[in-house]
Amino acid sequence: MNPVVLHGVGKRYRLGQVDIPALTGIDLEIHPNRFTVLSGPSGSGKTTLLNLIGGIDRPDDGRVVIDGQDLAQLDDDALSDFRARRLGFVFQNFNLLPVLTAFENVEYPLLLTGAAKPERRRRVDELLSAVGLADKAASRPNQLSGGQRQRVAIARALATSPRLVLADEPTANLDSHTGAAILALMRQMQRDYQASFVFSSHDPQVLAQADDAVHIRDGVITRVVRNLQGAAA
Ligand SMILES: Nc1ncnc2c1ncn2[C@@H]1O[C@H](COP(=O)(O)OP(=O)(O)OP(=O)(O)O)[C@@H](O)[C@H]1O
Repeated sequence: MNPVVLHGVGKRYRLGQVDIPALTGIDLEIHPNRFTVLSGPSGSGKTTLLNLIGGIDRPDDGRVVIDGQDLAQLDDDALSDFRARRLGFVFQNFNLLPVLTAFENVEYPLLLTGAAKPERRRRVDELLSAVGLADKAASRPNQLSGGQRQRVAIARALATSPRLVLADEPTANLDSHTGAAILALMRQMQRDYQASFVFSSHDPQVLAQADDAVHIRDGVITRVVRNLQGAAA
């Protein structure tokens, strides 16, 4: 099953008396277990599209079907629950909770979904090791570098074993060396954890790692290119 299916999706923002179209007539299928990049210039609609896929916002037109679930059929509480259980998010500003340690930040989504303590400990230990931060479990975000914070965020995104991880400009606040390391880690985690990753980015480094690229301009999809890595799975 394709993790993301969009039919005729449109979104407008109201500014005073005028409607600004942010996305128009979006038809898109994102294939499973791939690294898909939403690429386009600033203001083209990447973040808006990612927010609709992630159920953070709702479309004005069309249907958004994630992991087989039509999001329009969920009320706000059910949508929050769906997000917590079935999706992982990585943000450009990391969005870690500053008062929690790295361990607790990764544990947090597991608390929300009611996982038992031994299961939480096992999962958090495994993920912190996988992102190379086993020795930083007790550190708070302000004791970590930007790259380390993003590693914690990646571990947190995978905590509930989502099939779909959404990342909004995940390298935007990192220098290019750290950004490359974070991308390589995401690539590895995508393969190891058999998740589909969807990024918004205008960073050429991100595009270079993509399996599939969706090009957006002025709120419409101009081109979808698949299999950028040649014989990718
Ligand atoms: N909350 C909002 N209110 C009004 N207009 C908005 C809002 N959010 C986005 N827009 C407009 O919608 C369009 C798409 O914005 P969006 O943020 O999705 O683009 P983007 O491709 O992610 O840009 P960037 O790369 O700069 O983040 C732009 O014209 C933007 O000005």
